[in-house]
Amino acid sequence: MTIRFYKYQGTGNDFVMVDDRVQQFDASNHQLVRRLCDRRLGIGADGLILLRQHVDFDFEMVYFNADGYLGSMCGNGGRCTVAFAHHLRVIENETRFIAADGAHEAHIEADGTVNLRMQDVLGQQEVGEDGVFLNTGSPHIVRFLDPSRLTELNVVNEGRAIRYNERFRERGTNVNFAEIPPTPDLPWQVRTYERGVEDETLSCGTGVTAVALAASRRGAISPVHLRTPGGDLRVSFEAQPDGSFTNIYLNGPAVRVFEGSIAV
Ligand SMILES: N[C@@H](CCC[C@H](N)C(=O)O)C(=O)O
Repeated sequence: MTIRFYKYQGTGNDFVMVDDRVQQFDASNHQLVRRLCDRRLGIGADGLILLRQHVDFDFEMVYFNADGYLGSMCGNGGRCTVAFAHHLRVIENETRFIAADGAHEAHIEADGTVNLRMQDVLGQQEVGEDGVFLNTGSPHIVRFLDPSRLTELNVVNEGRAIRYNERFRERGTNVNFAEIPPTPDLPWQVRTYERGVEDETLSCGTGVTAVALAASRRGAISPVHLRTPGGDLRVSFEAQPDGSFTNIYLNGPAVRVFEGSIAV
């Protein structure tokens, strides 16, 4: 049997995309997903996404991490799925779709970037010894670093230590390290250790969203410009007096890289 796939990337966070409108892909086959995401034995990606039909929405996005298991929301993956849906002519430039954390709206801009509305983040942010913890569709720790500390940081070791500590061992968390810009006109630099990939990725959409919201408590003004090793993203939001954030949008590129078939 062969599987037809498309490969997409959003600021270097890369995904195998499968048009599964006919719902033939066995989502319980973790080994298959893991193999397709394997960079030596398969196609290679940080995650795999099925685009499925849904009665109430334009489509459903079903997201798996590279470990083969269903993940929570993926911001870069969401933007790439919107671009994929457009390529398949499932949508035009506006859409409403459903993902693991609920309904999302998105718009494809004239320059091809995808502006994706994220779920509101309600309540106060939790500040603890690991950093700031918040859920932007996926769980994230945000740890702020002083200028010039990020490049030399061993993100895999430091991120893994938090992801597998007593608090997070069972359910896991993604871990973001963010460098405070020396002047407000410069971007916030971010590097992320991703749960489910269990490695540093080039970018994480729910991660930069978490950084932007946590940074607003340190004076960052919407829209926040963030720079990941894979490219630049923008996050806009409205901060509410009770500590919640509403009207959150993640904006950035979503690029089709190649397509093909793989024997499985
Ligand atoms: N790369 C993603 C984040 C995906 C979620 C994550 N790995 C998890 O399940 O915890 C993004 O762009 O948001």
